[in-house]
Amino acid sequence: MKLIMAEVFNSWQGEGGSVEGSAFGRRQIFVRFAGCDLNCLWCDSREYINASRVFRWRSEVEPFTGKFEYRPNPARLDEVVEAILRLDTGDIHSISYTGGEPTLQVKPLKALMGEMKSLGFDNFLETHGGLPELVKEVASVTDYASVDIKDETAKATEDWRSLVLREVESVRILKEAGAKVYAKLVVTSETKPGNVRWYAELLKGLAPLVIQPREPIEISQEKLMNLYREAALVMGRKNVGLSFQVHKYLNVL
Ligand SMILES: C[S@@+](CC[C@H](N)C(=O)[O-])C[C@H]1O[C@@H](n2cnc3c(N)ncnc32)[C@H](O)[C@@H]1O
Ligand SMILES: Nc1nc2[nH]cc(C(=O)O)c2c(=O)[nH]1
Ligand code: SF4
Ligand SMILES: [Mg+2]
Repeated sequence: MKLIMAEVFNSWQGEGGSVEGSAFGRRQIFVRFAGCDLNCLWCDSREYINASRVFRWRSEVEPFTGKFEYRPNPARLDEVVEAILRLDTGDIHSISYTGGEPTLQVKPLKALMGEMKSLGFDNFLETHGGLPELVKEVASVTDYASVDIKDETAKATEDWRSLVLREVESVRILKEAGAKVYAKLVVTSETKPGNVRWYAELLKGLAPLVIQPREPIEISQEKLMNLYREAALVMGRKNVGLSFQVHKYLNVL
């Protein structure tokens, strides 16, 4: 089975804050898939959006060394498993599947997640959740999931409202399958409080929400706290948190 990969590395999970289902600060092996069907204005993995231009993938030779080995795409499933196992430092909380958008390659993704479970690892899915029919395929092998709710200011797609509804549907599917799931909302100085209220109403009683400022941060602390309050007033004070991309401040992958 073949996959279009971007990279495999070992790091700390830098996002997710302290809400239930978050793996913030946990050691993970990250498996980044190439290719995405959305186009968020601020995407920090932009070089991997167009899978047909990702000719090779890299895997860390040893954690935190910054030394990589490069291989051509498409990758074989067994090559990816081998790259993951080589980075097993014995303290791995879970394997993070990210991208790009991992669910776009749902067949090899499911096979890889199944294989890692059979090897004794937990699976952490990082997804935009815009394709609930694909999320459904991997829900049974997902232990943790971080599902983005794309704010209007991300300009991820033309029909933003229907994207949000599909993302919330993915949250529901993952939760019903027994995964620990939270939603992540990247906000900017242009994010509308009314939109945050809408996301909060959709998520209320379903999953907690972390609010993550777009990097590099341009939103004021006052605006960030106002958006936090909007969400917490709808969802309940225990169900909202902040998340920052801490790995960027630590200068790790
Ligand atoms: C690159 S995405 C890949 C997974 C999936 N496509 C998604 O968007 O959820 C991984 C995470 O990084 C976040 N992210 C990407 N660029 C960012 C930025 N400039 N500032 C803050 N968060 C960002 C995304 O919102 C998402 O939660
Ligand atoms: N350390 C670290 N934490 C992360 N959390 C989510 C990431 C991602 O790009 O999906 C990411 C990443 O790329 N690195
Ligand atoms: S959905 Fe994720 S990978 Fe795709 S453009 Fe947005 S942030 Fe980047
Ligand atoms: Mg990242």
